[in-house]
Amino acid sequence: MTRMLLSRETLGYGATAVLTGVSFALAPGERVVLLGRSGAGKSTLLNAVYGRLAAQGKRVALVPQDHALVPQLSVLRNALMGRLDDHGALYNLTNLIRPRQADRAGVLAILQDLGLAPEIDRAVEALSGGQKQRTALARAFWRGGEVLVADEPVSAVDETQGAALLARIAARFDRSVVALHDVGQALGFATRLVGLRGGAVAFDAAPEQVAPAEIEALYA
Ligand SMILES: Nc1ncnc2c1ncn2[C@@H]1O[C@H](COP(=O)(O)OP(=O)(O)OP(=O)(O)O)[C@@H](O)[C@H]1O
Repeated sequence: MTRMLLSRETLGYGATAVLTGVSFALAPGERVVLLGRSGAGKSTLLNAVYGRLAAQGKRVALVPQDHALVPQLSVLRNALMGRLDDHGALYNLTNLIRPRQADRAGVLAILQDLGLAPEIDRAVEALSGGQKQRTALARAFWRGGEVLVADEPVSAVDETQGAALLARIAARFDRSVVALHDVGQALGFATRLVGLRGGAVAFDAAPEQVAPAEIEALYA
């Protein structure tokens, strides 16, 4: 049985509730897309789901909305940070100073998959927005695990590239929970859509069970 991650909970900040009555579970093979206008609570729900999965001991890869990259460091070194908690401090320190060949080769294969291989040794601060976003995805892919939690992970790339990246996500992670603002991309990727509106979950169902009008109402 799939364990509930959230059960009729209120999520928010301090005394301010953002979402109330939220229940959420994540079954094997599910790709959940969160939809809703800006400020609806997508990041809030993602953060709560991430926290609960981690508390259950699941290996979760995270792509935060602001990417949380170290600008002065190279794409390679930022990607390597996806596995910092697999190793001790000495390994991490020496690997950041002089990355081990096997780790470099592993990251390079991921960067090739993401069309970012030529940038491997460039500092992140010198990259375009889309390249930075793909670096954050590379760090998540290098981390790997059962679940990806990602906040607008393809917002800075064009539609075609975004669809290709979402296909890579689907291939690499058994389960994912992703906030997207492009409804077309969401429909192409999701096995389940969660719509947020008015401080609550407006729908949580397979895409074919959600009427276009219900999706439009999220943004009205
Ligand atoms: N750290 C925080 N402290 C207090 N309030 C916050 C914090 N983060 C978000 N909020 C508030 O919570 C509400 C939901 O924000 P959230 O970031 O979850 O929305 P979102 O749907 O992800 O929006 P966007 O699409 O713009 O990223 C907003 O009103 C926001 O101002």
